[in-house]
Amino acid sequence: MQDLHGKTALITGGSRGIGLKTAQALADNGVNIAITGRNNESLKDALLSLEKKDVKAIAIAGDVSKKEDVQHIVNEVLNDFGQIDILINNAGIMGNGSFFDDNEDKFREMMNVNVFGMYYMMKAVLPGMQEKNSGDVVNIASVSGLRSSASSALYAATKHAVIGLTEGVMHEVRKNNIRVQYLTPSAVLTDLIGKSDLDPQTMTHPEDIADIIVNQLKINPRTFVKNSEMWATNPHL
Ligand SMILES: NC(=O)C1=CN([C@@H]2O[C@H](COP(=O)(O)OP(=O)(O)OC[C@H]3O[C@@H](n4cnc5c(N)ncnc54)[C@H](O)[C@@H]3O)[C@@H](O)[C@H]2O)C=CC1
Ligand SMILES: CC(=O)C(C)=O
Repeated sequence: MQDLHGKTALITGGSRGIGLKTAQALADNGVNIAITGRNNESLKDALLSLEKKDVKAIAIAGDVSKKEDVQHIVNEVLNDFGQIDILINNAGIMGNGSFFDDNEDKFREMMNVNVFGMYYMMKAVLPGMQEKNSGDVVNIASVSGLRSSASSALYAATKHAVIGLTEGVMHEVRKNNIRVQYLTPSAVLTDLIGKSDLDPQTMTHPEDIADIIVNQLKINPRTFVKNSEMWATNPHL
């Protein structure tokens, strides 16, 4: 296992949910943290929780679907920390409904955030990792990237794209000792899901995803888990 102390992580969508729990878990392991999100107020609260830990933490507001925001975010992190060792592409949005609904704008928005956000981030961060011949990228896909359903065609299309994008980039930068992996969680108890009929105790919690990410980052850099699918143990109870 490698020690993560002193590394720097950039986590998109770090103001709440899976992103915030991952930022907190990495900070508990001595990783300096940069979080991004769209909302300044929730970023402030998230930053306060990170500043209580024994690491350096910053928050930068921005929209990952805008190329110029992404370049600004990455420049800020590099100015403050000098390098980015870990990139967690987590920011995402979801919309469900029938394929026949009036949903073209929503589909474009989901493609822009879920797919182009990740594309811009990797374009901006990977050259620095290639230069230092090391780095980790964790892309949050979804079980909806593996299978689709009658009400999730559009969201699932974005997450299938995330997996295709991730696998291709992974193959391209393996030779640079950069580990690019994706996760496919099922229902996780966060605001993204909203009100759900599922019993919270039968769902994955965001801190469970954070544990998986931290443990996979700790694996000796010569090896990596290319993708992992996480299920709740008793989803129908
Ligand atoms: N909650 C769930 O059941 C599952 C979630 N996922 C994925 O996990 C990731 C995180 O989801 P949750 O924590 O559940 O969601 P959440 O809604 O709790 O948090 C999403 C975060 O992304 C940020 N964000 C959204 N659009 C953005 C944009 N344009 N620019 C910058 N930041 C933006 C939000 O500000 C927030 O910080 C998403 O990619 C989601 O698709 C995957 C499988 C299951
Ligand atoms: C939100 C999501 O990606 C699920 C439930 O798979």
